[in-house]
Amino acid sequence: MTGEKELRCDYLLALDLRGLPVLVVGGGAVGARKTEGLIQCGARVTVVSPKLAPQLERRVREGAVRWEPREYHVGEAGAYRLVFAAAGNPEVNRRVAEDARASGVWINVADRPELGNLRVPASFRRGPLTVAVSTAGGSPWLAQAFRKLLEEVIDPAYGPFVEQMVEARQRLRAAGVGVSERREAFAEIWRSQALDRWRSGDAPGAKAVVEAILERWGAGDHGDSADRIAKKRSGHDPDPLGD
Ligand SMILES: C[C@@]1(CC(=O)O)c2cc3[nH]c(cc4nc(cc5[nH]c(cc(n2)[C@H]1CCC(=O)O)[C@@](C)(CC(=O)O)[C@@H]5CCC(=O)O)C(CC(=O)O)=C4CCC(=O)O)c(CCC(=O)O)c3CC(=O)O
Ligand SMILES: NC(=O)C1=CN([C@@H]2O[C@H](COP(=O)(O)OP(=O)(O)OC[C@H]3O[C@@H](n4cnc5c(N)ncnc54)[C@H](O)[C@@H]3O)[C@@H](O)[C@H]2O)C=CC1
Repeated sequence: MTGEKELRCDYLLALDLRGLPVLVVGGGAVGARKTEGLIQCGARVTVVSPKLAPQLERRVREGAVRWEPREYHVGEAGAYRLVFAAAGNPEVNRRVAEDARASGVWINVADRPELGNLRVPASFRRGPLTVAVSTAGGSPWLAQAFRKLLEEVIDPAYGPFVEQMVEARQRLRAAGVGVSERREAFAEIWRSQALDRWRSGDAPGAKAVVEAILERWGAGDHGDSADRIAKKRSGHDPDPLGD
């Protein structure tokens, strides 16, 4: 013991897990929660567990996850890229963690986080936006409380609004609008009535507000898709007399 306070510092990354082989050991409530988040992001999940929580049974029936109805085999964690140890038995979780670490595989340990090298933040989504909260293992309950608080502030109307922001960026770039002008355009959309229109259920109104801004920045729609604008700029206009 050094007497110094342990450094708690989570470096939050955004992982693209599509197609990645991931192992979840233990299919109880905790394993089910982790598995659900992984499936939603397109990971190829294998659950090794003698028993399954009901929500996981449903996912197995749907074919969303592979289930090996048995106990964990020593060494098998090394065959995956990412491993979650969520068995009810601490001895098993410790073994899984050792195997993963020996093979340089990223490992999350549900009951003894310090045996692993990654933690799962509390999170929620609004379209392509993910909001995540971590307390570096210090207070999972507080992470959950902050997630709930932020879910109220960043309400569901942000879903389509974020989609609009993404499309606006694509169109501005395709129209050749430079980065400093793009910043201004985004700030205009941010300050506009678009979000309030989504909140009041006025989708056509929200679209019209953003359309007017893009028009002024030279990225108006005119029935053109971003794809066609890009082709135009590269000299491959399929319809040169179109406008
Ligand atoms: C270190 C970490 C490792 C990891 O699992 O990645 C970990 C560890 C442990 N959690 C424990 C308990 C609880 N965990 C929750 C909830 C969540 N736990 C999550 C993450 C993490 N939990 C990682 C740190 C994240 C961070 O610090 O920010 C969330 C955010 C994400 C998720 O799991 O998907 C999800 C909320 C999701 C949401 O709702 O948004 C609740 C709340 C409840 O159940 O009501 C409780 C009870 C209250 C309490 O204890 O706080 C115990 C003791 C177990 C025991 O004693 O049996 C340990 C072990 C230990 O700390 O030693
Ligand atoms: N990280 C977190 O957010 C939290 C962690 N925990 C901890 O997570 C662990 C799991 O919690 P729960 O899902 O609620 O427990 P649970 O008892 O509901 O589920 C445990 C699962 O592990 C399986 N299992 C047991 N031995 C196994 C083996 N040898 N190989 C493979 N699977 C095996 C069981 O069949 C069962 O499906 C506990 O150690 C608990 O202390 C608890 C709450 C929150």
